[in-house]
Amino acid sequence: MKKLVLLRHGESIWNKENRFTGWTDVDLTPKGLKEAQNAGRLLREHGFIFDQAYTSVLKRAIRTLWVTLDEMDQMWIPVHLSWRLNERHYGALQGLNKAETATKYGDEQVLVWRRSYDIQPPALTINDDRYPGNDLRYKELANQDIPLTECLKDTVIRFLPYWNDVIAPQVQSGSRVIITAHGNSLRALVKYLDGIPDQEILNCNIPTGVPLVYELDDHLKPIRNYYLGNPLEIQEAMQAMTNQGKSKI
Ligand SMILES: O=C(O)[C@@H](CO)OP(=O)(O)O
Repeated sequence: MKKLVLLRHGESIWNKENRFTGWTDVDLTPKGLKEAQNAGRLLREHGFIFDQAYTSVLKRAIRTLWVTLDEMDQMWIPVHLSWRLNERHYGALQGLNKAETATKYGDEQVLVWRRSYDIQPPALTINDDRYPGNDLRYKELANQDIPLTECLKDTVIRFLPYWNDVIAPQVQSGSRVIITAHGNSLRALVKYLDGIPDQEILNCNIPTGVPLVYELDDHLKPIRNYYLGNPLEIQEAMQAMTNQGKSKI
């Protein structure tokens, strides 16, 4: 049996301000740092040891990984960064407040933009300051790989090659792996691992800073998965995420 740990970054400044974030490189809040420490503590207390770590090129995920590994005294393990683990690109919604957007366009529309599988939010143009093609960290990317917007399906399509070619072979060969990434890029992986149908992924919300442990068989099919932490607090965090996109709670 193989174990894989997925960890969404701790609370970010834009999580706190309830703004669509996507590829915007915002940092953690003090609460987010605490969540990362807590994740590291839980993993240490449960005896987890990692051989390889994977994260995105966004500082909220990178810093969460650093703090988690620091807490576990495992900062020396190899850390691999890839844009393919980035958050889903939120297009022209990036920077907008989610509740204000719901007041303007309706809760239903915001739910579609946030959680539908294959409907993209409105796109950026390449002249927009938020266009990732002007950011040095993406200079090696082909133009067609630089998103102007993404739905979850697009995120699955760009995440899976990295999973299949890089991470899965490591897990298969016995490496103990932690992936620190984002709400929607992890939903993309969870959808794939658990074979969740397109219509049902809408109900999947991954809370910040809570380790999600997957036990996998030799073919990397999930046997079971579970969060480390207080079940009540995890439920409340999931409900709070759902409420972020509502005009009134
Ligand atoms: O804004 C974002 O990039 C994501 C994650 O924080 O939000 P949501 O949960 O609305 O998809």
